[in-house]
Amino acid sequence: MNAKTIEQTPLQQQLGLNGDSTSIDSTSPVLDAAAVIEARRKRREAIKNQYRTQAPPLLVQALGATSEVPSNSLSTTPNRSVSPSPAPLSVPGTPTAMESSATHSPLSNLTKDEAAGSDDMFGSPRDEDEPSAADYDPTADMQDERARHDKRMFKEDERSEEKAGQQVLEQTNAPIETKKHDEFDMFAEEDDDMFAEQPTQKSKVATAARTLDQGMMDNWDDADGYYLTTLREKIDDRYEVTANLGRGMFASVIRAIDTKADKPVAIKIIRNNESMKKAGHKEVDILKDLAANDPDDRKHVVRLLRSFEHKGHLCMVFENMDMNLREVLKKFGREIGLNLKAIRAYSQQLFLGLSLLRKCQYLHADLKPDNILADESRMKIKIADLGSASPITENATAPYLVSRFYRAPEVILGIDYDYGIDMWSVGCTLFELYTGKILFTGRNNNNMLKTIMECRGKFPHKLLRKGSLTYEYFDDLLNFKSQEQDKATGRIVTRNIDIKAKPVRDLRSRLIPKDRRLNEQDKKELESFVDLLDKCLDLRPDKRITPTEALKHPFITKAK
Ligand SMILES: Nc1ncnc2c1ncn2[C@@H]1O[C@H](COP(=O)(O)OP(=O)(O)OP(=O)(O)O)[C@@H](O)[C@H]1O
Repeated sequence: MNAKTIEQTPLQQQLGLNGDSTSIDSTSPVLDAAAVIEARRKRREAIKNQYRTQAPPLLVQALGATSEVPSNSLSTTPNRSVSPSPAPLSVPGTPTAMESSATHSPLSNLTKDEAAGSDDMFGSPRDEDEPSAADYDPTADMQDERARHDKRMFKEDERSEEKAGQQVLEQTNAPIETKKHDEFDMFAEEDDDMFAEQPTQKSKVATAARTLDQGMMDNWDDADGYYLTTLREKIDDRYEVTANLGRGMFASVIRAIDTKADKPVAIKIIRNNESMKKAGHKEVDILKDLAANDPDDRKHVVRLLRSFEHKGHLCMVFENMDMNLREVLKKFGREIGLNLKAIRAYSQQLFLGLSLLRKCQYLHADLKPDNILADESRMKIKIADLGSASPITENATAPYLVSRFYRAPEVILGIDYDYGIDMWSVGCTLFELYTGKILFTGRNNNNMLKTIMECRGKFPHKLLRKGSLTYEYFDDLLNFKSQEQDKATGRIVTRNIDIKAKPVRDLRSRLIPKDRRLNEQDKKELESFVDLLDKCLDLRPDKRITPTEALKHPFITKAK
């Protein structure tokens, strides 16, 4: 980074970030910052080890894995230096500027910093039992869940052939900078699926489909209908491919240089599949409408620049962002989360995004760290992936809507839902960004309700009675029927569980462990954050805080 005076916007000051985005482009300062963070993390880890009990964490025991988290190395970081310098920030209602140091690296200041004496040196002992947010792969998880749901709904209908084809094969033409999904998904649903195919049957179907698909395949698509990009390929005579950013369920995303505008863009290339293309067109329409209602681009929803068709694929050209918030967490807050200043800025931007969605009467229906993108400075975030979004009028019962860990209870229970489902997801996301741990990690909808009640208390009976699916999970007296795996037989059994009125793992204790040393000011701020999350995660959808109310919450407005 150049040793020059750097001007900071109020938000930059508040975050303690410098305004020089070029510092991220040059390799050595990034690595220096990474080395410092890594050294701090190791130091913290060593101190924590001294206080750990001998027994390994429950999750680790359950997985038969070691408690050590692999170190997070920036050396594996894809080169993202093609991104443009971020535009100056202008966030309405930005909290007052805070003391900061322009000499701090932008990256290190997302991390909780024990040197500042404010944030957590020692996680709660209970934290050790909670799955790390950085390691979660929601796409794989959701694919599993949707496949099981489809199976349940449609059994052996015509979709089975298509799905079988989707199970096949790795892409052979290995592109650069591909994000890998973990092969082993520790959070996959394991016990709710009484209709699931046996693995042997599954592999038979897949083998048959592979033979068929390969014969029918166009040479620019893989067997799953993903477009196979090659480096430096020019798409639409305009976009030169520079990197492959990864694959989701509906699309692959590449980075390219727009040779006409001479700037990087991200292009989402929808899979070659009619229903996905249709969903892609719906996403385009929604993004256009949102942009039309936010002409000055102040509401933190990712901008669609244009769309076109290429070799049978719908392509959506987006403004280029740097990485999603799960990746941010992986790099700067693995296991410990991001600092409260970053959380405050991100909260505010998310609420602005939600206020736009609400104004335009859309539900996002898939908010989670993976679908929130940060720019290179990590100061500006945008809500992305409107692929599950829909007008509020299309809110039919859909118990598998929203990625499971971020799914509001009313969705699971079959209660009429509305904008509150996105606020619930934001509540889960903010908890995760602050702690580095996932808030609710149910294996399935039944287990989600259990973990939600352990943290948020019993559901009011009045609410439960509104649910069309309530009696799948509760008996006639509204006692919870927990589905659990019998240790001896391995079979799924249903047990009536007496849920305590008082939560056994409430939000406050998970956010402010007893042994945490905080000064009065920090304690106040953290209390305020707890209060905000409490309101985002109200079990009663109609009582949940709205985006406009959240923007006025003291956690947002009363920064120290
Ligand atoms: N505008 C962008 N700039 C940079 N990266 C992006 C952009 N859009 C998407 N990505 C990257 O691609 C990933 C997948 O994008 P997106 O969620 O829109 O696709 P998807 O197919 O709907 O994924 P999923 O099925 O997992 O929800 C994002 O998490 C992000 O890492």
